[in-house]
Amino acid sequence: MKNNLLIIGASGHGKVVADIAFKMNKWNSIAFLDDDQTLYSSMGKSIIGKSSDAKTYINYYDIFVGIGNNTIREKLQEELEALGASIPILIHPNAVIGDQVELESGTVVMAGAIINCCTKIGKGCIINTGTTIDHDNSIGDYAHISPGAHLAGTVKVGQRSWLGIGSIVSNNVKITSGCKVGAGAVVVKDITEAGTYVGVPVRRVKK
Ligand SMILES: CC(=O)SCCNC(=O)CCNC(=O)[C@H](O)C(C)(C)COP(=O)(O)OP(=O)(O)OC[C@H]1O[C@@H](n2cnc3c(N)ncnc32)[C@H](O)[C@@H]1OP(=O)(O)O
Repeated sequence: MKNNLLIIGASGHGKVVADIAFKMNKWNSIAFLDDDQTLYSSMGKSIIGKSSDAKTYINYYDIFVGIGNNTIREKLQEELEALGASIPILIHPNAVIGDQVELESGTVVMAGAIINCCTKIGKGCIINTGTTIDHDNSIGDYAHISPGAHLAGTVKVGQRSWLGIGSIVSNNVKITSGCKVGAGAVVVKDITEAGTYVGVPVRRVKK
């Protein structure tokens, strides 16, 4: 761990990430990188370069990718890992994390989220505001569980899948990689093919 934190992405998601990092009170300073060169600060914190500048900071900063798009977040985090960057896990002080929960680098757990015991969360995941993820879940790398989603026990979510705001997944259901599950959707059976799924219960609307 380094004394300073650099967040790639200074817009909506990056700002929430910065707020959480600030509340964790672990870093002497927090700054951003962002590709919008018209911006100089965000959340009162300086923007000190573009995303491609990250390599010049790896000796002095922990680096966290604060970008909501799962594919872009994966690409940037994999590049940082290849450079040997120190990539933290961010957990809001008002999140509840159960016993024997495993979280990997680059994952953020936001305010009000509850992750129950024996769940594994991969790299670069977003566990967004007020989600509940119950016991024995497995959440793949670079997945995003949007605000207010509820996952029952022993749910499996594949890599890069995005569960929309307020979605619900019944116990023992597996959702394969590369899925989008719409806002308010209810998943009661396994989803075995990638695609976009909406409704109650879900149906596939796009491949
Ligand atoms: C802090 C944050 O902000 S985190 C981000 C939280 N944001 C979310 O959770 C957004 C979730 N996104 C959605 O629900 C989107 O609508 C998606 C991803 C499911 C689909 O988006 P798109 O690929 O653009 O699909 P599109 O809008 O063309 O919709 C396809 C069809 O599904 C329907 N549809 C889309 N979303 C939903 C939904 N949530 N529930 C029911 N039907 C839906 C559309 O009406 C459309 O139907 P039609 O073909 O009969 O007109």
